[in-house]
Amino acid sequence: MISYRDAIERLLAPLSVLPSETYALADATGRVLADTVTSPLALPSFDHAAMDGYALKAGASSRGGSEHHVHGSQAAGDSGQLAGAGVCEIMTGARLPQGFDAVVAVERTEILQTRPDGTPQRIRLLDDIAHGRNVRRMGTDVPRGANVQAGGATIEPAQIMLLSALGIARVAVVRRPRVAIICTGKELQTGPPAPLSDGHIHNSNGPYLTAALKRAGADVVSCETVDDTVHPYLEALQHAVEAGVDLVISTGAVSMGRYDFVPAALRHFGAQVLFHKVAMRPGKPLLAARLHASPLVLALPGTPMAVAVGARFFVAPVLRAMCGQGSEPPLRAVLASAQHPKPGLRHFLRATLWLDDRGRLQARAVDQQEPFRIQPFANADAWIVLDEQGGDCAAGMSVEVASLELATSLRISAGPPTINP
Ligand SMILES: Nc1nc2c(c(=O)[nH]1)N[C@H]1C(S)=C(S)[C@@H](COP(=O)(O)OP(=O)(O)OC[C@H]3O[C@@H](n4cnc5c(N)ncnc54)[C@H](O)[C@@H]3O)O[C@H]1N2
Ligand code: MOO
Repeated sequence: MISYRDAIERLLAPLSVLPSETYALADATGRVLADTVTSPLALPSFDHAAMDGYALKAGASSRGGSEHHVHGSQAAGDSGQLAGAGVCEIMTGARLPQGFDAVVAVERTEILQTRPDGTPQRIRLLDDIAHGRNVRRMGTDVPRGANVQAGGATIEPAQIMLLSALGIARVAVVRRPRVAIICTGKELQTGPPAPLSDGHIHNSNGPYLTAALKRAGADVVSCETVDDTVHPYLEALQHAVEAGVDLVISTGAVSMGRYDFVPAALRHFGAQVLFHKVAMRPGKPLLAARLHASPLVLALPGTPMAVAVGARFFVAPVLRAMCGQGSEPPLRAVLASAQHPKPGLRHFLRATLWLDDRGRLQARAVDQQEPFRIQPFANADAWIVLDEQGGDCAAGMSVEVASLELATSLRISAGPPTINP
């Protein structure tokens, strides 16, 4: 049995970043930048006023109490002009006339005289005005030619704001990873919605994986359900290969039962098995293989929490590697209740997270951790990850935590869970 770390290393080693494609920025939200973006402009792209007021040249003549003639007016959108004598009325965002170096806010002046059209003609400064006051200098946000976003960054609304300000209308993004899902099990009810037949269950792994993968930015090209025999599974694999997918995820039939045919079927298909069985709980019987033509196959055990662990801790790193993103930075919280994990296994526990009255993130494992239970998963905020060698964990120690789903941030509850007596 392989350790989680070695399994991930083996899984990611042969992966390369997927090719890029060009998109209009407006359609690229949630996509991953293929290359570093360099700024074609300085931001601000010209010195401009931070306040509505008067532009002037700071110095001995700009002391509090000094009086000045107002010549001209400069609004946002006006082209540059040369500084004249006196001061110039200026609006927030307007280009600073060349030769001026400060702006006094209108409320820090007194109007002494107005013109017949009501515009100010002569003003008095209420305070001393220093060089650079209320001026936003060209290039102080982004210098021209600077690397503004690294390849591998996800384009969120904040990146859209930055790239739009830089006038970047099209971006190279990594192609979405293409994924096929195959759910095995003759107990899975197929066909139009109907009451369950005897011994049958609804397929929950397929819809879960589809939703989780789409949320993580993958292109789910198919989700097939097959029974417990080899041929339909091989046919589904063949469809996935023909569709040119990057990753096949199957669920079920990888354990020790009479009908657990997936390991043999993959070998029959010519797949190279990278590992089978990982020292972890839940999800131990997980298998990874590489098909000769290229797609990677992750055969997850069918039990719902084994699927959730497979998606969060195996599929997520694979998708990140395919998109040129490094490993996730580890997050930590204070363990709120002691744990006694089985030595030698990495444990993934569903947990509630909240901030205590000192602002520390607390994590309590939910009471019911059996891998068939879906209800506690749907109520959980996050995973607690306990190391293979960590031994018993006392309440109060620091533990690793991870968001519940792929490519989402930590969810935090309003307070500690209410514990049933
Ligand atoms: N003798 C042993 N038996 C088992 C072992 C073992 O080491 N020795 N390991 C157990 C562990 S751990 C797991 S996990 C399961 C994994 O079994 P399989 O991958 O072969 O999965 P199945 O038997 O096909 O299904 C397990 C369970 O999940 C339900 N299931 C399957 N697919 C779906 C689906 N699409 N939606 C909802 N639920 C699904 C299925 O009905 C079973 O109840 O093996 C243990 N056994
Ligand atoms: O790994 Mo399994 O999900 O414990 O039953």
